[in-house]
Amino acid sequence: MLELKGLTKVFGKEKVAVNHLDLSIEQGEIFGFIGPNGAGKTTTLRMITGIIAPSEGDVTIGGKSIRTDAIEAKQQFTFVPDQSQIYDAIKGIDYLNFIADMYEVSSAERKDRIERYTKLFQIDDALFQTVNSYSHGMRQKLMICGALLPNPKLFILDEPHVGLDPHSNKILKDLMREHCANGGTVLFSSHVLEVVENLCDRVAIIHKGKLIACDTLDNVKRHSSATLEEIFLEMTKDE
Ligand SMILES: Nc1ncnc2c1ncn2[C@@H]1O[C@H](COP(=O)(O)OP(=O)(O)OP(=O)(O)O)[C@@H](O)[C@H]1O
Repeated sequence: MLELKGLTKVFGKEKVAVNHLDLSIEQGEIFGFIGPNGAGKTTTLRMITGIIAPSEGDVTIGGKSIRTDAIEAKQQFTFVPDQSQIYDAIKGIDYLNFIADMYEVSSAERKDRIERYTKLFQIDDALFQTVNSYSHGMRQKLMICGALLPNPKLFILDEPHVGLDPHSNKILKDLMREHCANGGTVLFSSHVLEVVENLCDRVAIIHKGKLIACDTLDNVKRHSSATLEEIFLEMTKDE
């Protein structure tokens, strides 16, 4: 579903944020991308989604290159960034309808899905208010609802669990599982190791821009009695 080949980002002359990343994510997987602050997670997700161009390497989504077949590649995923990027003066409902228009979601499907997702995340009552009256968490939930609306083949989220209350986190986890059970694929980054541990089929650990582990959780933990947190801290500690 998603392939990264030699993906590299150098900022300025010498800041290597992401260093020759090779990764393959299969359809139906929930894939967790973990690493300490500054490891390169957001930069990688921004290259995958075509927001910034790689310095080297490529990303293919469903076989389509984000560099050379950008439109076909972008039609296959939606992205929830780590910070709200919704225009403040728009109403919640108008934002969702805009997304549904862009992805050509039929009227019947959009009505059902908007109702279902916004009720689950308890923002249905706020849909006719402008986004500038939303809390941080409400904006994040609106972006998540928008990203689920087109039922994307690949659902990508950057640190989605930060800023969500426990109820909303549970809903999001359930929706991620449901998405994969229905043939979709989920990729998300996180610091919250507990979330990764309970949710993901496979994890990749990135440190200083390099991939230092990529496997099922069982395999990452196979040769150790340590918790994922202890393994993570050991792998990413500074020499
Ligand atoms: N636009 C930029 N210009 C220069 N350096 C950048 C830029 N964006 C990111 N970096 C650097 O690249 C490295 C990776 O940053 P990135 O935001 O990808 O990390 P991250 O793993 O998402 O971190 P966090 O968990 O703290 O959000 C950091 O050292 C950061 O300072």
